Amino acid sequence: MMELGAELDEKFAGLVKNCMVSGSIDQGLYIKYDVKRGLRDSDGRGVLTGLTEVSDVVAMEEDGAGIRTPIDGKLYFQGYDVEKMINGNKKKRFLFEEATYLLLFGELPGAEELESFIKILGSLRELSGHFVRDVIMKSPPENLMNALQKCIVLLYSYDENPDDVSVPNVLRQSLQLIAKMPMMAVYSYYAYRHFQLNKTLVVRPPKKELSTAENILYMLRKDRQYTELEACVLDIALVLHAEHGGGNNSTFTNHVVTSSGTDTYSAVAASMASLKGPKHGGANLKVMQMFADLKANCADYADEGKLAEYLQKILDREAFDRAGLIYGMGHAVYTNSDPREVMLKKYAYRLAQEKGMEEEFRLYDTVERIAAKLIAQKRHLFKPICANVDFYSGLVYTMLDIPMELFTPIFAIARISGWSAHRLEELVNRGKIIRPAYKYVGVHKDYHEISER
Ligand SMILES: CC(=O)SCCNC(=O)CCNC(=O)[C@H](O)C(C)(C)COP(=O)(O)OP(=O)(O)OC[C@H]1O[C@@H](n2cnc3c(N)ncnc32)[C@H](O)[C@@H]1OP(=O)(O)O
Ligand SMILES: O=C([O-])CC(=O)C(=O)O
Repeated sequence: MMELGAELDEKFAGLVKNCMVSGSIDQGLYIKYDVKRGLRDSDGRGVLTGLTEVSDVVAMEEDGAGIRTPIDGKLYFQGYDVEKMINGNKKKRFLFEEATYLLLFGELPGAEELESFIKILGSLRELSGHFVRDVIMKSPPENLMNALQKCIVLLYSYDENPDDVSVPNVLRQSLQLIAKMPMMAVYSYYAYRHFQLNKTLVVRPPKKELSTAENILYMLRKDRQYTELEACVLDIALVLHAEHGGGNNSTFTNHVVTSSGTDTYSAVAASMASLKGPKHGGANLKVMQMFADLKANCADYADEGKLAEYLQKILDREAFDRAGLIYGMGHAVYTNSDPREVMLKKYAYRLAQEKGMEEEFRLYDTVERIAAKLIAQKRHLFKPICANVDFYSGLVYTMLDIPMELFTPIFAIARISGWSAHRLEELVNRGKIIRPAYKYVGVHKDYHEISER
């Protein structure tokens, strides 16, 4: 269906060449016109494009003289240190709903506020039979980010007031999305397995009284069973993925798209498109694929020398997907460490001990150590390089028996809370349409009639 016609096939190589030549910009011009590539300053710092109170991502310390020193990363949601929220949860409550409340409404909820918020989310955890049949079950793609994006875009048709961008309406839509995304993701996974792989179709309604993390495991597992530790680790992973400042690619996308005045479903679908990318949320899937490739192609991965050779080949674009990237490593902001990775790594270790996967954990740990050194040697780095949140998340999900198709969708199930908070912040502040400038560096040409070309 997607093949080109025979005539275009013949011409295609030439068209690709024209495309490459026409699209290529002299790299020196970026320096000449002081264009911040990737909206990044020449010292690697992000260009300031907005103000937010939703969260703070801290990676450097600045002294009185403006000298910046790399520090261990810190992440704050509405001013609260996320690590302290997680470690301070002595009663072992599920925290994702609480973190979502905090992100949306700016303060930690009291017991009654939290209870009523959880009830609201529970009551919204439903999808009509028509939606499941007509949207989720139709042409389920292998990449579930596209499946989930399709569901989000089509929820527009099931909303009686889809285009109203007033704060009450957008908050209603956001809560609906937060509540429904786990169902849409798990059902899409089963639809894909059933229609593409001929496996059993399971469509299990969630339980209103369960947390988001518990419901994901409950809907996903054939026997509906999970341990307290499994649900607790998934809940913590959701909290750690829920929000990451206004500048990360998918949230910034949301700000850009929201600023045009478009509807919630379109704005979230745009963020989904961004998050799917392998340099962003899609990296968690790439990490798993990279380790599978490593095991298949590295002669003896218990030997650190051989491991380093393989990783060097990745950096030289000679191995894996030839992109030159060791996935799960590096971060646009963090320097010494990504606090989410530090926490996930601890849980990965705990689960590995429980599930007899210590050897696998050790392999990850060794790759993390060697990769940081090799990347620093290979690239011109402005700052220390560390593993990011995507490095251990896939390993954690694997140990929770979550299939890899759902890795990035789980990121989205969490990040919808942050996207919603930022969309609301953009709307509350009646932001101006985001419209940066691009300098034209071509030449102006005379037009010629077709017979004269
Ligand atoms: C939830 C998240 O989005 S976390 C990030 C998930 N993404 C990944 O794990 C993919 C691998 N990592 C990367 O591609 C990068 O580290 C990014 C996209 C996260 C950040 O990229 P940048 O902001 O360009 O990072 P930074 O400025 O520190 O990079 C400096 C150089 O090191 C390179 N580099 C950074 N990380 C890596 C890596 N993991 N492997 C190879 N090279 C890397 C960059 O490509 C850049 O090279 P360039 O100057 O030739 O363009
Ligand atoms: O902040 C970033 O650039 C990417 C990231 O870690 C996230 O979105 O969680």
